[in-house]
Amino acid sequence: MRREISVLIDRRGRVISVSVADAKGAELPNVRKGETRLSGFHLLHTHPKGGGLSKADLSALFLSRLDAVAAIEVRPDGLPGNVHLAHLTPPGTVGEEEDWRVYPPATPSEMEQFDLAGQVSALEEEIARAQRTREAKKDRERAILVQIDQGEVDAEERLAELGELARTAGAEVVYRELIFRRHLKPGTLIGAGKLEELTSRAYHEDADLLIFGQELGAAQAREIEEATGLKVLDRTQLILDIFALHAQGVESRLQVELAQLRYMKPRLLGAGTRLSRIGASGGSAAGGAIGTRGPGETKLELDRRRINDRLSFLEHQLKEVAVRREERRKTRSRNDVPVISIVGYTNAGKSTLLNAFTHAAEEPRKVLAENKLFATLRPTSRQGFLEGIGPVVYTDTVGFIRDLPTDLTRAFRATLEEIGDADVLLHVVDVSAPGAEARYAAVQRILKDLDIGELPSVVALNKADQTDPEVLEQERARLGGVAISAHSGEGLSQLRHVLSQTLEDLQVKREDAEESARRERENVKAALSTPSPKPRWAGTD
Ligand SMILES: Nc1nc2c(ncn2[C@@H]2O[C@H](COP(=O)(O)OP(=O)(O)OP(=O)(O)O)[C@@H](O)[C@H]2O)c(=O)[nH]1
Ligand SMILES: [Mg+2]
Repeated sequence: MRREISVLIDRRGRVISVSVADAKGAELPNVRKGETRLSGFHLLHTHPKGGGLSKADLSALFLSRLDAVAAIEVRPDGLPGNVHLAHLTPPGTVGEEEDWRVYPPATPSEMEQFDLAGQVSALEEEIARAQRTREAKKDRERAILVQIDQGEVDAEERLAELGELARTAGAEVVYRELIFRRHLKPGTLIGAGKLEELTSRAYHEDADLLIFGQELGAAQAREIEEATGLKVLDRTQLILDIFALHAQGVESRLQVELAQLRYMKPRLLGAGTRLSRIGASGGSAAGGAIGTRGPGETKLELDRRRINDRLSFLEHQLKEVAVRREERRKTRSRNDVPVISIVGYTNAGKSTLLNAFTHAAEEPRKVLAENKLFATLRPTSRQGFLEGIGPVVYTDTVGFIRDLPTDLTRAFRATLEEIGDADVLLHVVDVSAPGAEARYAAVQRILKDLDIGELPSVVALNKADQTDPEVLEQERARLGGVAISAHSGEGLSQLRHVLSQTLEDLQVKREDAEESARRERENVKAALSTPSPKPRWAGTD
């Protein structure tokens, strides 16, 4: 026929399928990709034009986890010529560049001497052993990070931030890549070739999680998952997952679950069996696999039928909480103690600063500050004292992040809006990490979205202790504010001074406003009480 013929045979030599096609077009077993066991099938096909195994042959071998792939050259007289054979190499093979081992061409009779079955079972044995030792060692999900660079200036930073998010979620990052793509491919964003590369990477690094820095549509996530066999998450899911891990208290739990369900809903519809697989790939991190954790004890409810019920239940509950909160808010009278809200990007050091300001180092009053993103989810208030002002209240708030998922902003809106009750915002910026200005701008944008961008604010350039003095000077010139270290206490007294000053100015302004309002009222009163000539139409008697 002078066409390529492919035959798929199982380990007992039975023919499973025959196709007139090359390895790429051949009917291949429907294996669960990403699985480390071999599929148990051997693909044998002809190369009528001669020549060794092609790239397509080898990627079929790899992606379908075939026992082996072989190409038989066809001589002009129609008899079999040289046979080219390859099988996979064990994962994590040191020093081996390729995912496969290609044997030198052999004649059919030499081939008969070759113990392929023995080779394959030895290979499988090795794969299983490597798997067992790794499983024993592995206590965190191993992840590969991908950030697509479309020419943004902060692509590197975004990748670094994605790494921090992944770490906070409990993943171990084994590989990260910034992939430049001016134009995104509609289905898989980065294209099939790149995905194949990443699949190979995952095989060798024993990674089971692929995390994208971009938001993925439901169909995209599914397509990438199908192509790689890996569990695929995007940045938003990662953030939601962290929120779920850290949520404490009734309101934050409701908020997080609501945000998760809203985001997951389109992803659950039509996902079919994929989800049972994700749910089942039990991660060992606390509370289940990354991407499936729910707030507190509850696991994210994956039953599609119940999502809508649950959504309306949560919305209702949250509304009730909001009403109660609003009542509390009204009863709190305005000219009580001045309130200073500490805002800023996540991990900037807000909680640490609150602790430093309120001498709350004593355990019971200390708020949680740690090197994790979104350590604080619930606003916390502590009383402090400012020279010249007297007692003040400091409020620690949820950290912000650029491109905050909209479902989260919506769910947390009530909590975030409470920041607006403050008299002064204290914006904490971590100047020790690159991209301080981008983070500062992201926070400003969110404040503006919340309609509280106009509140008087003071900037604190934190972590000055681990910042290059030159960089610190630059940032001070650009952002203004006071350089501090919440850790060492450096600059804190100056910051207090600036805060007092701002509050005093505010008081003066308020008094002025009150004074002029009072005068206005008096003018009106005076105008009303001035005896005016009797109107002519008044009674005549
Ligand atoms: N070197 C140094 N580290 C600091 C300083 N302030 C805070 N940190 C560290 O930064 C990390 C984050 O601090 P947190 O106070 O939890 O930050 P946060 O802004 O409350 O973060 P979230 O609540 O997660 O948004 C912790 O590991 C702190 O120890 C500082 O002045 N210098
Ligand atoms: Mg905090």
